[in-house]
Amino acid sequence: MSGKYIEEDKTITCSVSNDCGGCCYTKVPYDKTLSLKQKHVTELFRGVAECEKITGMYRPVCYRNKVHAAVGTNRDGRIITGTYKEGTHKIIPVDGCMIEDAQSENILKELRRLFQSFKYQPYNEDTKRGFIRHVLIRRGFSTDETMVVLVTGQVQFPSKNAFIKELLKACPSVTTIVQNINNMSTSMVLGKRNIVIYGKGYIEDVLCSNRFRISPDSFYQINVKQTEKLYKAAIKAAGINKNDTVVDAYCGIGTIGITAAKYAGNVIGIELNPKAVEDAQVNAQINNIKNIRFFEGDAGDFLVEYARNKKADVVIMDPPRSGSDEAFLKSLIKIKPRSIVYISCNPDTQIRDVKILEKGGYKAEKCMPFDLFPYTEHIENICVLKRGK
Ligand SMILES: C[S@@+](CC[C@H](N)C(=O)[O-])C[C@H]1O[C@@H](n2cnc3c(N)ncnc32)[C@H](O)[C@@H]1O
Repeated sequence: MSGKYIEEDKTITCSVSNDCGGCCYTKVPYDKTLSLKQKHVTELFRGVAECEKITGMYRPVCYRNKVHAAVGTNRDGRIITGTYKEGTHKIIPVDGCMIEDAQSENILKELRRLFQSFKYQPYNEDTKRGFIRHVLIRRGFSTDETMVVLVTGQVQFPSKNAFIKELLKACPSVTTIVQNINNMSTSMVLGKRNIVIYGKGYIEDVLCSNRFRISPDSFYQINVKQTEKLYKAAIKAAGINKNDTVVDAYCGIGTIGITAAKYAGNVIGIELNPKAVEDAQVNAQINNIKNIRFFEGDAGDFLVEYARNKKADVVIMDPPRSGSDEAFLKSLIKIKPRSIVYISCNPDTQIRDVKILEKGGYKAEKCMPFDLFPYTEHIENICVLKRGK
């Protein structure tokens, strides 16, 4: 194990943290990390909105339900898995991580052993030779389902059936295995093609009492315990009424919209990733939610069209780290929803967008930071905006 958790002050130590770049707050007591995050959001939003106390975790370790590892070899030719040293393609071996799920760590250990014994060579991007490139493990903590995605540089999978048999024998908790083909020169982990080689090709998890299907390429929040608190706070702050039309923009697999649907008249979800939209549609069915519709496309393009002749009472938006864009924000101002709940994993782009909404007649009432990513520099933040009278 590369790290240690000290119960007294909830500090973690990690021997690879300098090279891995994942956790910037090792050797810092957890409460102190929360104060630093709180300070960052408070200062960013100074003069714009009051910042509530950050919501931290009780036991802030092993929270990641998704583990990604690049595959390589060390000097002795032994298989290693780990993260890329920042800005390079040099793999820093990681044999255990304090913020990742322990069962996933064990599966990675078994995979290293099996890659070695099946003589699978790591894929080399330059020579286009070798086989195995990355491993992605996703777990449904509530359902105990586990998906292993093996990213390979070629379709041909030597000794596939024997490998699957050995993996399932060593790790009976694995419920599905997907081969993803990625032979492109890219920093993206996943390629475009998935081949389901065992099980159903997706996992399910329960979040806010609803069941969600999660495919290999779909976004799903990595810290479920904290996400439940985040969604609850966001939906409460939205102040949704029974006749309201709610837009869930950048909706992923529909988690927020489906959770909010029971309070609303109808919900519209919009998402760019077609696989996530497919999941969202299935998720509405699984949970017997009838008052929600999902659309595939760019949220900005969608809202430009929507603003021509349709209204929304509440808009919940949760864009990627880069934030939203002008087309979306301008149309949002035109639609005039009563409240906008802006969820973001990057408060620096969020404040930029919030200032544009303020110019368009909204007032940012408050911020609510949540620690979804303990010990890392990242912060999730809700900003609640109401339309001026
Ligand atoms: C931070 S995730 C939030 C997903 C979801 N709200 C949740 O909590 O699980 C952002 C989502 O926006 C999607 N996305 C990225 N760019 C987009 C765009 N231009 N238009 C619509 N959706 C986009 C991503 O595919 C991803 O599913």
